[in-house]
Amino acid sequence: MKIYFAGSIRGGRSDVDLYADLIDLLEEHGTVLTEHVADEDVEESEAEAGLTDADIYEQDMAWLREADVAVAEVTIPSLGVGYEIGRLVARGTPVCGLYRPDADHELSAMIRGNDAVDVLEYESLPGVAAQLEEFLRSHR
Ligand SMILES: O=c1[nH]c(=O)n([C@H]2C[C@H](O)[C@@H](COP(=O)(O)O)O2)cc1CO
Repeated sequence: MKIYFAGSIRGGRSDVDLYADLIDLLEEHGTVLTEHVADEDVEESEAEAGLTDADIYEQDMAWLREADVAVAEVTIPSLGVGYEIGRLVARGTPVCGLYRPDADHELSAMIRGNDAVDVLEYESLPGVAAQLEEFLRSHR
């Protein structure tokens, strides 16, 4: 199973360690196409590789088309993550959105109000792991 993981980059990086833990868990169930989202130096790495914003967009859209399923950590509001979710939903790709309710920002109605996004509210990764794994199993 190919998994698209989405998480904030330019929206803010304070959850980057959580993204790494989530990707480790997801890797037990399939191939994560977007491991770079958990790279602490993602933007520096992309710049060193000579990637323009257009290159990043094209590469991510190619991975998005390849994905069987998607998991998005939506606690930090991110334009890119919201855009990716919209494109995934339009393609009919199952999307799970992970949101921590104690966050500074209320989750957008465009995500929580969307039946096509399976929103899981949680406090810590161990507490949501079983539900996340059930989401993955149900779309295998
Ligand atoms: O450098 C990048 N590389 C990249 O893959 N993305 C994609 C993957 C993330 O799920 C999402 C983050 O969007 P944003 O940067 O607007 O928070 O966009 C976004 C950026 C920067 O916008």
